[in-house]
Amino acid sequence: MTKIAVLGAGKIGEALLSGLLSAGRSAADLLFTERYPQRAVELTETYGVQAADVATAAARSDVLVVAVKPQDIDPLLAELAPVLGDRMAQGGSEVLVVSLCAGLPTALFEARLPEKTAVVRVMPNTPMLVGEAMSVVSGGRYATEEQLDLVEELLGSVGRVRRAPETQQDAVTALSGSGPAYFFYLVEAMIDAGILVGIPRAMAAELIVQSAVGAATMLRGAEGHPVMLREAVTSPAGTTIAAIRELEKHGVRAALLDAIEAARDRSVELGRANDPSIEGDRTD
Ligand SMILES: NC(=O)C1=CN([C@@H]2O[C@H](COP(=O)(O)OP(=O)(O)OC[C@H]3O[C@@H](n4cnc5c(N)ncnc54)[C@H](O)[C@@H]3O)[C@@H](O)[C@H]2O)C=CC1
Ligand SMILES: O=C(O)[C@@H]1CCC=N1
Repeated sequence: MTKIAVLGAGKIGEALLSGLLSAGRSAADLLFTERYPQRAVELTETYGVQAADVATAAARSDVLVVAVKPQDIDPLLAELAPVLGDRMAQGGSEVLVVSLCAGLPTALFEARLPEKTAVVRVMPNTPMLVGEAMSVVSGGRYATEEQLDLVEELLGSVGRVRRAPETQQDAVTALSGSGPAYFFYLVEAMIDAGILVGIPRAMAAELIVQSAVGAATMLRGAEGHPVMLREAVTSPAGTTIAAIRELEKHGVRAALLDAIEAARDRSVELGRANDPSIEGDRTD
């Protein structure tokens, strides 16, 4: 079985570990590194996966999944590069580096790690925790077809996967990487609206969450026809159109367009901030 180490077990790192375990992978085939010892103890207690240092993780794993914040990438790569160099010098098998980091191009990893290190960039999302991730995969310069297949297989066990050119990854990050947050935000606001119109919070939450689950299930079946589904809810002179008029008046559609464009731009900026060839543009 492929041995996988997650470097940086925060929210998305934990979601990946949890998702892979739920999908039937053995804890013995997984490792993680974590900067905060207390966090490492909690994760081992919860999942039975062992924590390791970077050197051990790199020596024992076939796939290294980088899941630190883009702002924390420098020290991690500085630690990883010599370890991978030693592994290569000792004739060890090739390691595959999979980055989940928003904005960071595969070229950044290739420049900082030993020559010809295979790198795959992935943008997943947190529904990985429940086996419903949307992940988009792009190969770096040295990633082979077999390595891309392997990454697709790993992520396919925790949700859906698509392949895309790396040039689309900043847009993908804005759409599906951050996407769950937009839905959570909407649900939060709709529950508040329930309070406003006199429904107790717990009941408002139940009504809205079940409506979200039902709507998502219908959307999946409709394969990209949200307009038809919305029209079916919108009766002439009814309640829904009264609400839609307010949404349009308040520019919700335009706000979403701007929001997703801003997220795309921020992803580009995170990549630039970590590009050593660009001076004076660090954005932390
Ligand atoms: N949270 C999300 O929904 C998504 C996050 N991502 C990407 O995943 C990456 C991680 O994001 P989160 O999990 O949200 O952040 P986080 O802050 O929850 O997790 C990062 C973890 O890495 C650890 N860490 C930092 N430097 C380390 C080092 N040198 N060695 C070992 N551990 C180290 C931190 O202690 C922390 O637990 C980011 O690059 C983000 O862009 C991608 C898709 C979705
Ligand atoms: O907010 C972020 O930067 C990360 C990347 C995609 C989702 N969360």
